[in-house]
Amino acid sequence: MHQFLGRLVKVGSARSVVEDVSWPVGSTEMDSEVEGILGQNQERPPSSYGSMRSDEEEEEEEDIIITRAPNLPDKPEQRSVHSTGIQLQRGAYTETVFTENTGLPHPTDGAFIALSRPKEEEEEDEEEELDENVRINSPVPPPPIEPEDESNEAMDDQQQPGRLHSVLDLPFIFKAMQNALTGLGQEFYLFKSYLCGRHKSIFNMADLAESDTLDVVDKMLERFGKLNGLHVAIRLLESMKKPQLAEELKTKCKRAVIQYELKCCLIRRHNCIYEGVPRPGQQLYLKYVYVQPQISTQGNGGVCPRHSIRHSPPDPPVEAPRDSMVHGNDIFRSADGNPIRRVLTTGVPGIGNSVAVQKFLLDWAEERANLDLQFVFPFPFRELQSLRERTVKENTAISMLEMLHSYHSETRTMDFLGEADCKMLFIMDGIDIYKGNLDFKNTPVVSDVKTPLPLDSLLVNLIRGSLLPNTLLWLTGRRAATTLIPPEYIDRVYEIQGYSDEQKDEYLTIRHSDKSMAEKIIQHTKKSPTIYDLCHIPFCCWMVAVMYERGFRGDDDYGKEPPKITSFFIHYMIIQNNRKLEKYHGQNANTLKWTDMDEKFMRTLGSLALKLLEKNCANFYEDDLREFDLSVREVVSWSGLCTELPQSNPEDRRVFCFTHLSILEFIAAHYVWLTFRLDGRNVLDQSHGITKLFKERALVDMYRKAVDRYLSAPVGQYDLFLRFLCGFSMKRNDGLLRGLLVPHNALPLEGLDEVIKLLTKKMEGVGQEKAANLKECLRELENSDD
Ligand SMILES: Nc1ncnc2c1ncn2[C@@H]1O[C@H](COP(=O)(O)OP(=O)(O)OP(=O)(O)O)[C@@H](O)[C@H]1O
Repeated sequence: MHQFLGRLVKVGSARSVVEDVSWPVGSTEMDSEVEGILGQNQERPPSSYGSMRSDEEEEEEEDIIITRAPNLPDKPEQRSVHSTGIQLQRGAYTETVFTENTGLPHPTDGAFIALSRPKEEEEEDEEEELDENVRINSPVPPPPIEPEDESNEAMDDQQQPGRLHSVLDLPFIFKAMQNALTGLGQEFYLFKSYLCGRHKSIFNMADLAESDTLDVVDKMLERFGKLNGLHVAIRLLESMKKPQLAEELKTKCKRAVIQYELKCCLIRRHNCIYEGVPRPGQQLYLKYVYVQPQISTQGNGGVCPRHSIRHSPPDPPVEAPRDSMVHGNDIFRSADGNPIRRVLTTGVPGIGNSVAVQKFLLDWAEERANLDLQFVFPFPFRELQSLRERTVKENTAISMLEMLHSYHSETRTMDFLGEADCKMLFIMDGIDIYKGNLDFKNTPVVSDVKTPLPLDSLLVNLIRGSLLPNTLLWLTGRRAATTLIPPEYIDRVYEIQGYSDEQKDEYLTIRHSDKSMAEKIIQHTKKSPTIYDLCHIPFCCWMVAVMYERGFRGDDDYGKEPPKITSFFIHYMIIQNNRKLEKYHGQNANTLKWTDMDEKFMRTLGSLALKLLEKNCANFYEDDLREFDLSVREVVSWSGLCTELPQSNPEDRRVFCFTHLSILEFIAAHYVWLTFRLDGRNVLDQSHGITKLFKERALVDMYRKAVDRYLSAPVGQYDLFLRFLCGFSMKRNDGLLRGLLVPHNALPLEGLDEVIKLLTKKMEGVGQEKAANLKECLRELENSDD
């Protein structure tokens, strides 16, 4: 497991969200090692994006086909690239006979166009026919409705559930494509032959020989899907050297073209996930690991209230009521139909804010949800922070338009930006990363998207709604950081609650295609209620999935005993600190370096945790942080070990706690152990002056004090603490911290035999429960692989 940690700690390069996905072709030693875990049981994303084929070839042969397929099975999502999800029926026409007889799958859950026209109307103008007879049925979201009149449309677009803009719906695109093909005149046959040549698996000339423009458009939309069909038509017109027709079609369907480009880009960037600690080459398809977490409108902090040992833990967190849960795709939908413009999602570190954003983007881009949104643009705060650093360094300002163009080049031709009928969503993930000063009180109001502004002012104006007032906003972040935004600028707050027990099992089951392995991991994790409780945080579920799989693959005897808790918690602490260094202190993920500051921070946080444990408290306040000279930002926003609890009233003092009570117990034990390990000082010894000076600095003395506290504690607050304290002295665990908090050349710990004797002796004559815990303490000390 040590090796595993080495990898977790030292390697991995966080990938920029706006960077194009490119799959590494080479395989490093590390790749192959993790490949051992992942490669055997998961389909890895194809290497097509990094292949040697030219862009043109790829585009021609493998245009991303965006299909509308709302009711597809979730895991694995089986989608055929050729299943368009769009079906045309024109029963009375000769052209439709073909459509009906193609034998292509006609998914019932796709958008469905019924063109059933009475025979006597056949002679009528075809375009008018289309307008009158085309009906679109799309199960999610509710069917787009043809606006009755232009003036109503803008208002309706802001309501829930939404409707498609008329220029984005199928009849409009159908008609525009048909007009373009009609414009080809005699060269229409050439279009058909290009179509068959470029898309051999979908079209052949024999099928199209008799088809007219209506039929060809019908089939293209049916087989490619709406946006991709349009894209293919434009590409073919360009290839036929018909730039004017192509341009006209592009201009007419501008929104659809931009939407297509944006969706392709989002799918490329977001269909894979770098889980947990990102490592090069270790991405998986999101659909193979995603489990919808619980998201509540009435979150109370998102801290799991269960404790594996303490029946009445102090300051017990309140669980969110079951009926307050919403689906991740519905956060902009309100029951009363009132528009929700600004949404905030928050939660404890690792709870899945960024993954929720990724899933939302992918579902929109793949047309599974929120189809009424015309454009969805991610602006991760990680990128905004880099932009801020650059603009501050160069002393430059940036306008809203420039920012949009530089992150999303598709928007360069959006001359309708900011119009009331342009329903856009900006998603700004990870506000805790942003270090700017968002001064909502003093920032001047600016509403012109072309006015250059310092980034801080630009963001304030965007959130306030002075800039792009119709744009929906979704902000995410750790709760302590989100308090930067005044409540009046947030319409709805959601808290991600993480996984229920069923969801933990579901995650561990779907993540491993080897079902017997998944079952072994679930059973093994359940043997330690402490770890299983922590798995309500998806990040911890990921840790369990990776660590225990490695254990089972490496050792036949693995899993006979319950997992040890100390090594798991040490991994958690190290990973969180590494993430802090990378996310907030700007260190390179490949060369992370712990400094004296990290040691000082861990010690100070540990002394706060010990104080809380002694007072049997779980919550702490700003005064406590001041007493220990700690900052809210460092502890609550950045450490990954603590969180803020929501206040009932804005005037109430801010309340903080550890992400779980067991984390508090662990950090307290870590402080006691580290102080002894580095300074030979026993912080549990409260004797003073000369007596203390002459005390032997033996390991067993430190443990004796700890056992005494454990045995005399009235409410059992030292049970897990003692287990952790014992676990730290296990040789392997001691090794995990070398080079980080313990010097590489530190002498090995001496006196473990005496500690074992002490614990064994103390088991005599204490109650059954206490003895059982002491037995667990002894197990934590045993040097075994875990
Ligand atoms: N819904 C999910 N399905 C599967 N895995 C998830 C899910 N949510 C989170 N995870 C796992 O947890 C990890 C952390 O999630 P994410 O980065 O979204 O958390 P976060 O809330 O943004 O945390 P932080 O504030 O610490 O950055 C992911 O990399 C992934 O491995």
